[in-house]
Amino acid sequence: MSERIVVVGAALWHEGRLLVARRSAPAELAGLWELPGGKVEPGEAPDAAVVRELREELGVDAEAGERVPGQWPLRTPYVMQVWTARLRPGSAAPRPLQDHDELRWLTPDRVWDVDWIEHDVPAVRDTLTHLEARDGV
Ligand SMILES: Nc1nc2c([nH]c(=O)n2[C@H]2C[C@H](O)[C@@H](COP(=O)(O)OP(=O)(O)OP(=O)(O)O)O2)c(=O)[nH]1
Repeated sequence: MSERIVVVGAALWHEGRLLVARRSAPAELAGLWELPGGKVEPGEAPDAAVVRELREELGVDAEAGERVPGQWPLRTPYVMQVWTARLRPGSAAPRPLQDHDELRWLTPDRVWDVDWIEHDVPAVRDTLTHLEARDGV
């Protein structure tokens, strides 16, 4: 049986906007948009992976909130789980340090203006529904 590898995606939410990131690699995903994040390392808690990936990829000091219910298959063997996240007071602004070449803060009504990785669409849709229920956005 093949092993599933959990990829955490961060729904980094700030003042009514979601941080979305454009991948710069690999070639088949370059130019497509995603939630920042990455693979959970062996023995690592998923919410700790969210904080680590946000620090490595965007240079921010973030904290993970709750997990968005559900999980979504990506390319085999990956499966994505999404966690809400927010910037801690005093954090630097996000910069595309690794894996990305552009970042945008989008209001929910603009989220579908960018070209998402196809596998992300259901995850992002459910994440917005979750944030809407939580915060009334
Ligand atoms: N981070 C992230 N990865 C996604 C998303 N959608 C999607 O299909 N993926 C895929 C791309 C990659 O094949 C895999 C995650 O890889 P990654 O390159 O972000 O992970 P990582 O930071 O741990 O990478 P590395 O250490 O192996 O370089 O999941 C998404 O929304 N966010």
